[in-house]
Amino acid sequence: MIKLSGINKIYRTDEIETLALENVNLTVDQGEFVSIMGPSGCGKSTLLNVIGLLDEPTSGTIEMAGTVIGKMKDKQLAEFRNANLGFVFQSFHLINSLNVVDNVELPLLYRKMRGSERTRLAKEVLERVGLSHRMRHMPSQLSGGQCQRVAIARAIVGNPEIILADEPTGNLDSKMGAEVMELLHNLNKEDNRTIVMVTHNEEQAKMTDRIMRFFDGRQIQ
Ligand SMILES: Nc1ncnc2c1ncn2[C@@H]1O[C@H](COP(=O)(O)OP(=O)(O)OP(=O)(O)O)[C@@H](O)[C@H]1O
Repeated sequence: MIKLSGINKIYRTDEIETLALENVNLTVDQGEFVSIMGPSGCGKSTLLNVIGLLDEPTSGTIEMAGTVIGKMKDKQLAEFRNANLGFVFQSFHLINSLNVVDNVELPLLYRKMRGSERTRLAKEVLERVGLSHRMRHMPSQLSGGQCQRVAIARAIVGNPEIILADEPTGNLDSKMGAEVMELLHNLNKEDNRTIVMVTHNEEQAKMTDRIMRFFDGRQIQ
């Protein structure tokens, strides 16, 4: 479960203050698949970064996976993220100098796990996303849809309860986008993973359990 209470996020520079999130209160139940929609600049990515503990809110509280996230030190935050959250980004964020299986193993490097066990788990999730035949390929040798499936494999290899996806089909054509959406749906329905997805695509949003709409940093629906 994810629970945000009274979240405000203000970006301050020398000259201006931007209120990117204003009193956001939201709850996402465990196993729910929700989408976040709204016009450019309304705070969607900021919200996902706050939920993903990548960006600290200016005020408000966050509760997630049974833990109230208070003032955690960076190391604790990194450990919490590694154990509970999987990230999928629009532009994949794969490491180009590593092959597919090594990319997928990355989140496990931070855990004390033997190399053979890491590789076994990475192979398992690559099979799950239909890419076990591309394990030794480099990211540059894959299609966009395949890159995103590798990124999803990397997001789930550590078995996180929550997946955060920021426009996961934004760089894909409609066919590849549909494949990625189907994969996310399976991860939600079959594994009961909680998914929060930012999207500009109404059709895809309608396929999720609930749509949250934002405007100017506020939740409007
Ligand atoms: N690091 C930052 N410093 C200052 N202002 C920022 C920063 N990041 C975002 N903002 C501002 O906060 C607001 C929300 O930005 P955010 O990126 O969350 O919007 P978004 O809804 O994800 O937009 P898009 O759909 O275009 O990606 C915008 O007005 C933006 O200019």
